[in-house]
Formats: sequence, structure tokens, C-alpha cells
Amino acid sequence: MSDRSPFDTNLVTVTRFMLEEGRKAKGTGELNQLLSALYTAVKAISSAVRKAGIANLYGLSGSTVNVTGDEVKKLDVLANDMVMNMLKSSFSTCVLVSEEENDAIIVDSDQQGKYIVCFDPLDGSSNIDCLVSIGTIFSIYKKAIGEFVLVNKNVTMKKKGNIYSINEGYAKYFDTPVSQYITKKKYPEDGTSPYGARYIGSMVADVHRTLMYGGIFLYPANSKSPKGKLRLLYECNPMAYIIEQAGGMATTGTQAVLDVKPESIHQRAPIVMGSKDDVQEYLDIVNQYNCK
Ligand SMILES: O=C(COP(=O)(O)O)[C@@H](O)[C@H](O)[C@H](O)COP(=O)(O)O
Ligand SMILES: [Mg+2]
Ligand SMILES: [Mg+2]
Ligand SMILES: [Mg+2]
Repeated sequence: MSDRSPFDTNLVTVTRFMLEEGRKAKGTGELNQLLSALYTAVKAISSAVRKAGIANLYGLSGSTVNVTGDEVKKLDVLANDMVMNMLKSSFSTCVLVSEEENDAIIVDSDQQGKYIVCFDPLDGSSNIDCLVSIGTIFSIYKKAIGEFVLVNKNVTMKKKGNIYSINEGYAKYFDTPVSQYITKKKYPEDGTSPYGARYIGSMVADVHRTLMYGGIFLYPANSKSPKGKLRLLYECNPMAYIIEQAGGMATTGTQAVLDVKPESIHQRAPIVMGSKDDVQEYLDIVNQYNCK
């Protein structure tokens, strides 16, 4: 990154960041316990993913589909077990919601703490066997970040980008505003250059690129998936929070993603997020259409 010398001798590791922020907040340390446990699980998942080929960890698990209808891969199961076990034994959590568990898991009372964690242990698992980027997504609610190194402080994203990211294979199912928006990005009427298209098919990777380069990521509702595909508690909300913290915007098309009231643990939500001006342009089309 441009603000770092080639050999940084004063690394901000995630542990250092947590300790410094924890001291400032004069907290009890419970959140640090939780994050340490989570980061240990994530390091273990990363290690398992790296040796998946030689450890026979590619492919489907014994149970075929999970509660939201996804094929379950061996690494989905392993990652879920690792996060579950580390969080339960961190003495900082009381309820755990995972993509790979039908029901919310209540932590044994003698191990309970005050936090609820919702997580997607491995996002992008359809990409595992071809070595494309995958990752873990989590959100933490109060009863209601190798050694990780801070590479960007106070991440802010571009106000407007030049990349759109959507699975265009579903064009047949798009609603009119989505189709109009994508057509506008491909054939701009104001003489500007068309946007580039990028779609990896791992939400973690598509949103990470959107955060770094700007632009827009869309997984809207469509006639095949009327509620969208991505899951509110452990996919949409954590990513919407990061995007908003970076100055971007995340909407379902009718309301801020973070304002959606959860009604069930695996509920889906349409999501359009990214650079503020890009998301606003999409919303302007939605609103024009709704006023007709
Ligand atoms: O929902 C996802 C998968 O999550 P998962 O691997 O089940 O944790 C996303 O990463 C999507 O796979 C991604 O957005 C691609 O979806 P499609 O375009 O294939 O529907
Ligand atoms: Mg899945
Ligand atoms: Mg996912
Ligand atoms: Mg997953």
C-alpha cells in the first residue's frame, strides 16, 4: 500500500490493534477473547484450505445440502466445526448462528458470555475446488479483524467506481430497474466509458474488490430468487457494515440493508452495495420506475 514502506518494522497486527483499542475503550476484555478465538479458527481454516488437495479435503461432505439449499463441501463442515468449537470455548458467546447449522446454537451455560456471533464459515465454497478466493464472514452482536496485519487504516472507498459486479447469467430473471442499470453501465448515454464487468462468484472476493477499487456489487431479487440469494445475518449485514464504514452504501433497493429487521436466522435479502454515487444511481432508477 502506498502509505507503507517496503519493510514495515512497526506492524499493526490484529492482536495489537485489539489490545490498543480495548485499552482505549476500557472494556472487560471479553470481546478480545472472542476475536482471538475467531482469528485462531480463521488461521486454522486458512491452513486447511491451503493443504486441501493433499489432505483430501476437496469435494462434497457426506450430508448433501444445508438448510438454505447449498451443496455442503468437506471444507464447509470443517470450517464450521472450527469456528463453532473456538467460539464456544472462548467463554464470550451465548448464541451462534451459522450457515451450516439449521438452528441457532445455544452455548452451554457454563461457557456463556455476552456476545451473539453470526457467521458464514466459508463463503464462496463453490469456488473451493478451483482455488478461487474464499473467506469467512462474521458479525458480532452484544446480547442484544497469519498474524493479521492492518494493511489499510480507516479504509475509505471511492465515491464512484468503474466496475459493476453481478451474475449476468441470470439476466433473464432480472427486474426492469436492474436490467436498465446494467444496460446504462454497458452503453452510457453521456459519452463516458462503459464500466468493466467483474464477477468472481465468491461474495467475499467480489465485495473485497468493490471495497478496494470502488464500483458496485449487486445480488438483487430476481424472478428466480424473489428474496435475493445472500443471507442477511452472516453475508449481507457484515459486508454492508464494512461498506458503510468505508463511506459506501448498501441497500436492498427499498431500505438500508442494516435496517432490515431479522425475522429468521437464515433469511435472505436482496443487496446492492458499493460506492455511494453508483448505488445512488441504481436507486434513482428503482425510484423512477416505482413512480411510473
Ligand atoms: O452465497 C454465496 C455462497 O456462499 P457460500 O459459499 O454458500 O457460503 C456467495 O458467495 C455466492 O456464491 C456468490 O455471490 C455467487 O452466487 P451465484 O452468482 O452463483 O448465484
Ligand atoms: Mg454454502
Ligand atoms: Mg456465503
Ligand atoms: Mg458458506
